[in-house]
Amino acid sequence: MTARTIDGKAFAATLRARVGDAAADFTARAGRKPGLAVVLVGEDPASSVYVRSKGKATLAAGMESFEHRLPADTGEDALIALVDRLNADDAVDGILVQLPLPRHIDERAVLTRIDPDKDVDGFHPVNAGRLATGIDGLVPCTPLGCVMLLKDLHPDLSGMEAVVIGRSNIVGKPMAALLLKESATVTTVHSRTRDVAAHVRGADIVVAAVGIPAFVKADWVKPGATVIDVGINRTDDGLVGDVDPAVAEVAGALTPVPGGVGPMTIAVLMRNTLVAACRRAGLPAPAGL
Ligand SMILES: NC(=O)C1=CN([C@@H]2O[C@H](COP(=O)(O)OP(=O)(O)OC[C@H]3O[C@@H](n4cnc5c(N)ncnc54)[C@H](OP(=O)(O)O)[C@@H]3O)[C@@H](O)[C@H]2O)C=CC1
Ligand SMILES: Nc1nc(=O)c2c([nH]1)NC[C@@H]1CN(c3ccc(C(=O)N[C@@H](CCC(=O)O)C(=O)O)cc3)C=[N+]21
Ligand SMILES: [Mg+2]
Repeated sequence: MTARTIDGKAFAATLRARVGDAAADFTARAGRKPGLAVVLVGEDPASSVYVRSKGKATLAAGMESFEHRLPADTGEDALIALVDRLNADDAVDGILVQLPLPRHIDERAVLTRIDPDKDVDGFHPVNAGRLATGIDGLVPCTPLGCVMLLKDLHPDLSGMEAVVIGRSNIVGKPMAALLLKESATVTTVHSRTRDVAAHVRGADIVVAAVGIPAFVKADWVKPGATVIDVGINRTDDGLVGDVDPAVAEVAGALTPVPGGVGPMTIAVLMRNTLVAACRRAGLPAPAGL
């Protein structure tokens, strides 16, 4: 069997177009465009590329883009002062501080300073708490994008066995919370798990967010399972995911890298910005986003 390829790039394009329509609507009602501020500290080449593509997607969706590029030696105080200004700026609906930050800056101090209602990354502990307890908030882009792809294929995830590999605050944990909200039976495995393969073998849905090329092996995967590859690993062979290419011979459906989860992350960022703008302006959240 050869797995169906889940076309994240095409799904993301459709989502971005819907966000664009809703953004035009917002602009007509609110008398201003939704605005996203992206902050980059330093010149990491990969981060620079992401920030540029976020800016392009923001403009293409008919939203205002505010880019702040700060030198690598920017102090934590100066970065926090910028976050405070963006929190107070009514033209800014969403704030994203690109990670990783330089080592001399405490990431937690910066992320917890962002107004939770402008936290379009969904990384603030208030938003993590809302997600964990079932209160509407802003949800991390990558896991939300994964759930959108999964629900497109399996409209009802309830009762499905899902295994999430990885427990980071930005991918693994919110991913597990979202799958639980969809009533899947969720197992999270990590570096201290005794037998990762044994857990994966029982899964109808596998989400790999590990950061190790070809980590998930074909003989771990239940025939016909749906596999979501979140990994973004730059190797001598180019950009690869966390899933061994041989998994395509066993799985029922698989996201490619590139062209799978990555484009969804950016499209959901646009969606979150629009949702934040509507909530801040007291407008109803557009249906179907
Ligand atoms: N496509 C996209 O839009 C995005 C992609 N990514 C990519 O997703 C991947 C994961 O990112 P992120 O969550 O930030 O990474 P982290 O490094 O923060 O987390 C990796 C997780 O994998 C676990 N892990 C590491 N080694 C093993 C092992 N041998 N067996 C089982 N579990 C293991 C770790 O366990 P432990 O906690 O015990 O250390 C940890 O929970 C990366 O490749 C990253 O580049 C990330 C964000 C967005
Ligand atoms: N505050 C913050 N929020 C983030 O959401 C965030 C971050 N920091 N730091 C870095 C990670 C990583 N990330 C990706 C976004 C898009 C692609 C993406 O579009 N990938 C393309 C390929 C791009 C390429 O070729 O390099 C794809 O998979 O097809 C990948 C990874 C967001 N992150
Ligand atoms: Mg740091």
